[in-house]
Amino acid sequence: MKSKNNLQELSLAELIDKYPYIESFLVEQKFPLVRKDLTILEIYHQLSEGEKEDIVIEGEEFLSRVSAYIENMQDFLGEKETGVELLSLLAGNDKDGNQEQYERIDIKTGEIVALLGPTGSGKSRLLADIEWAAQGDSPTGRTILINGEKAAKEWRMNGSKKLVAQLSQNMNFVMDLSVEEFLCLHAESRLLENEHELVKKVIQKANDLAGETFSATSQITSLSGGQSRALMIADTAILSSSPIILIDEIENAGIDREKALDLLVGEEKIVLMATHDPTLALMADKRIVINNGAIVDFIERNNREKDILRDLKAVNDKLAKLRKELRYGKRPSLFD
Ligand SMILES: Nc1ncnc2c1ncn2[C@@H]1O[C@H](COP(=O)(O)OP(=O)(O)OP(=O)(O)O)[C@@H](O)[C@H]1O
Repeated sequence: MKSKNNLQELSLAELIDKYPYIESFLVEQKFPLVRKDLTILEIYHQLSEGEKEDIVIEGEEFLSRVSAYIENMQDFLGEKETGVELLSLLAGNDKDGNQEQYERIDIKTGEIVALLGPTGSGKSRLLADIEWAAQGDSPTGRTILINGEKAAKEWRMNGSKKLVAQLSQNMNFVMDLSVEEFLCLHAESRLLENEHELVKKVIQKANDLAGETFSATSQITSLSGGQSRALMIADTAILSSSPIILIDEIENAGIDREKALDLLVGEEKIVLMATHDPTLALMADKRIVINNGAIVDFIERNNREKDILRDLKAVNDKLAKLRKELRYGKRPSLFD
């Protein structure tokens, strides 16, 4: 619960600034909002007996109600300190039922981890284990720990407080909405304050990632695969409150993958991505290698690999330039 002392010290103006939704709550409680420079208790003590009766709930008790209301709203909005600092995987079994050869893998906030392995080896399955916060109850038998403990029920059950945001390979919109309407719906559901600014930012960032630009009024059903994906990446990075981001293949989308990853890890989050792409794999701090359904290695990126990444980026830049030239009907200047 919000500490009562803390609420006691804040003036009404400060309180509303910090928790904007409290204003309508106070109005509903018939609490007069005239002196915003005073604290709730100070205002309460200045009320006439009649006004106090209107409010029904008494001073101290009223503060507890305010505190509980803020608590519930933060929970609902997913604003509360998510407090996820550590994601741990405990061994399960491979596709043949053999025990995986590690005890526990720890991933800290701010880390990017790439999942690598041949097609069908179990990368998406591992992402699904994390999304479901598996407790030995998935085909792999793995257990997921959050901050060293089994995931609390609320992570598994509560739709508004999502542990993970997932970006998957196939994304098809079915709603008949414009880009702006769609994003506003998302922002509104999170009761974000500066909704219009954020929506504008999502559209701008998504256009940064996609090749052909689209506008706020474009219908989401008319976006191309790459544009849809760019929109969902920007939406996840800017509007989502989930502490863990799971990405299943950015590479097939025809979008700027490096920018996408930079955008996603801008916030203090844990990012796990399944990939077959060497550049993305080397952009990760750590790599989980999967084979026959089992995690067979957990590797930290070394300095030599950072150098290789730099070379790869130079090659990718050349390829991007070549792609652009060909896309716009120009003769390649690559080797001029
Ligand atoms: N440890 C396991 N035990 C049993 N089944 C598993 C295990 N790991 C993965 N599988 C199953 O194997 C199949 C292929 O796995 P998955 O789709 O995760 O592969 P992938 O590595 O993501 O492939 P791709 O690279 O093609 O996307 C799925 O049906 C998955 O449920």
